[in-house]
Amino acid sequence: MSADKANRLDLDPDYNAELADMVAAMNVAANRLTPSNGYRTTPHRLSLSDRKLSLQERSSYQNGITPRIARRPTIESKRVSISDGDDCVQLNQYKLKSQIGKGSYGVVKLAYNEDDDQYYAMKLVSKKKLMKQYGFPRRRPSRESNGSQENLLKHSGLLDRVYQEIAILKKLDHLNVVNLVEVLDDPAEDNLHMVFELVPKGPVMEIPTDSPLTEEMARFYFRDVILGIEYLHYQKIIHRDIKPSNLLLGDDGHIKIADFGVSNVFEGNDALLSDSAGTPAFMAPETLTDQDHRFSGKALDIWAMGVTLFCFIFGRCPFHDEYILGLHEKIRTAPVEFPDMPVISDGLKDLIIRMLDKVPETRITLPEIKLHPWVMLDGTDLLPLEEEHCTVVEVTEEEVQNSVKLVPSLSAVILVKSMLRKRSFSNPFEYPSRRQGRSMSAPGLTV
Ligand SMILES: Nc1ncnc2c1ncn2[C@@H]1O[C@H](COP(=O)(O)OP(=O)(O)OP(=O)(O)O)[C@@H](O)[C@H]1O
Repeated sequence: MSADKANRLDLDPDYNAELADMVAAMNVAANRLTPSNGYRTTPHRLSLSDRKLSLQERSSYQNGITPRIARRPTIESKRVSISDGDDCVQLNQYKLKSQIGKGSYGVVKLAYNEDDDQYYAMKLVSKKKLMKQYGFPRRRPSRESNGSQENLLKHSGLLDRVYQEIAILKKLDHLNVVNLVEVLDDPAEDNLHMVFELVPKGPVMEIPTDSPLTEEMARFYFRDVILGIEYLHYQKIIHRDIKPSNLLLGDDGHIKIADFGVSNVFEGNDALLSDSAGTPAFMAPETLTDQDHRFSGKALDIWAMGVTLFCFIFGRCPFHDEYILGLHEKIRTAPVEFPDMPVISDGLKDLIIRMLDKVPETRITLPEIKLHPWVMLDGTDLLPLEEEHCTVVEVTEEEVQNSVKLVPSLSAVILVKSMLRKRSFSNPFEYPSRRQGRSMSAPGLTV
């Protein structure tokens, strides 16, 4: 600490007040880092009106997204003990209850975990059944393409698809993406069990429906989808099956993206794909041509988000036809037509049209969507920056506690504040060269 700063601390009441504010702000930040429910704070959208917030703080608070500690890794259990109880089947610590959903791979059941007294959603998949279905994929088969993960998956069976889905889910950790808690996969058993956090309200909407969402609700949910997809793209994953039935609604009123059964993992800035996958009415036009060409993966998710937003508002898809070839033709060539009712704002129309741009190169991008006036309510309701919600703080509880104990001295205040800003609990004033094992005479140290 410089002598100048030390003198100001003793003599200047304004500076002391500023310091008190800093410590208070640090305590707020430290509390946010301390997990209340394991690893994340409860989302809330109420504004913190009592003090002025910076733009970034405000956007983070309003979306309930704060620096958070990484979630517990997915548990993998290779031994499964199955017993028949009085009223239900028990798998290890889980008591299986009623069926809550059905997908094309298997059923989803409510499961009570005796260890932590919580309910989960358990997906049961028959490995034998999936292996038998090899060659008869549930979704459209891929067209020829060169090597890579895309090609590998194309030639693998449905069971490999499930293992790929598990591999993807294991690395995901975001408020708007469903969380895979445990995988029970005993080689001696036919069933593979995927235990998810329970997203109690199920799909955000069924389509078609005569009671779609209001524009306000659609915006609220769509903003969650934006953040979820931004996170997936940041993690180099193209979802490829965004649609209302894969958007589950939590008790907190927020959307969680589910179903990674046809997702692609990519390297670099974007996936270059050539196959068609997903749900026909949500497929982008560039995937439906006979020409052998490659297209951007991110732009496919944007198209599907556009179809989804249309569904939110009108309760049905923008392109529909009795026959699959007719549907493809409409997706490729027909303009988007908005029904007369409900009447929607020009801003929403503009966004849908730009997402459903048939030309992937000119289609609106995710960063542009985040800045669209309809999404951010003409600049009054900003979304958090990518780095604000896509990264997690990899620290232990002990490190958090220790950092808070450092508060009393001004140098510690500056130190911890800097740590919180950098979301790192290593000493930011330590010579970078020391950590890297190089010379101590690195330039640029200013404290
Ligand atoms: N974590 C969860 N919490 C609550 N319900 C869930 C959860 N996961 C799935 N479900 C319910 O189970 C249904 C089937 O989910 P699942 O992921 O097995 O199917 P799917 O793969 O999306 O189906 P499809 O293959 O037909 O698209 C969902 O539509 C939902 O209603």
